[in-house]
Amino acid sequence: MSAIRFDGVSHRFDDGLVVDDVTLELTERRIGIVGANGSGKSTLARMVNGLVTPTSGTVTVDGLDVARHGREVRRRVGFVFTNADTQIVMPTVREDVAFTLRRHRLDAATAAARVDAVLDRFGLADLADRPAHRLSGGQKQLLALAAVLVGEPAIVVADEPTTLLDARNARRIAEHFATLDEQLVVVSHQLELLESFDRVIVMEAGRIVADGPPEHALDAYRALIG
Ligand SMILES: Nc1ncnc2c1ncn2[C@@H]1O[C@H](COP(=O)(O)OP(=O)(O)OP(=O)(O)O)[C@@H](O)[C@H]1O
Repeated sequence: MSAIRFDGVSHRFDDGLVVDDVTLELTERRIGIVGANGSGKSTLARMVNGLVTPTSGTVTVDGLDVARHGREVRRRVGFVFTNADTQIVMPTVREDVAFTLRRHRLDAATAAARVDAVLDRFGLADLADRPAHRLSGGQKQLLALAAVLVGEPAIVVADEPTTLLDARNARRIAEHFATLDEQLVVVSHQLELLESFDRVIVMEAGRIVADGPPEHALDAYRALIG
């Protein structure tokens, strides 16, 4: 597994400190982040691939400082957004997945084979030539995950990937998560998604207030939110 390190990391937006002096080393395979609205989870998750840079402190992925080696880090860290629409950039499903590989210097046949394999794996092969924006919400989230995984990242960070999905599609995403070889960091309010994870981090007002196996950390969170 990769090592994600936060060293004395804070982040301040105009209206205040949202991540407050966090030091963490994440080496587990599946890591969940929970916390009340506004506790700083998304900001923390976004720092793993440089979408947000710390106001102070450093974030490293396998020793690479995210603030200084953004491009290299983004090759290793794929990011799945809550709303897949914000992530779909190309007209068709196949083109959207292929777009991830545009800078991978692969020959056309290798790239096409990788795209086909990932479409197959996510049950999207029959939809490959459909307009991506006309997929259902669940299919779009699968497409977003496929478009990230085709780049073969070592780490996938997903920010509330099931929030906009119905229960069936949320379960499908959870099932796909269970089969991933990649290291996974998931921000979620759906606690059952994190019950089988290796480690859960609980945030409150920008700080880590509980951290450990899900059976302990999720209980601590439930107690915190009453
Ligand atoms: N780009 C921004 N500019 C200013 N303030 C921001 C920005 N992004 C987030 N914030 C503020 O930072 C705080 C933490 O936001 P963040 O999205 O990290 O919380 P969160 O725990 O993920 O919340 P939620 O569960 O609601 O998604 C919030 O008060 C939010 O309003």
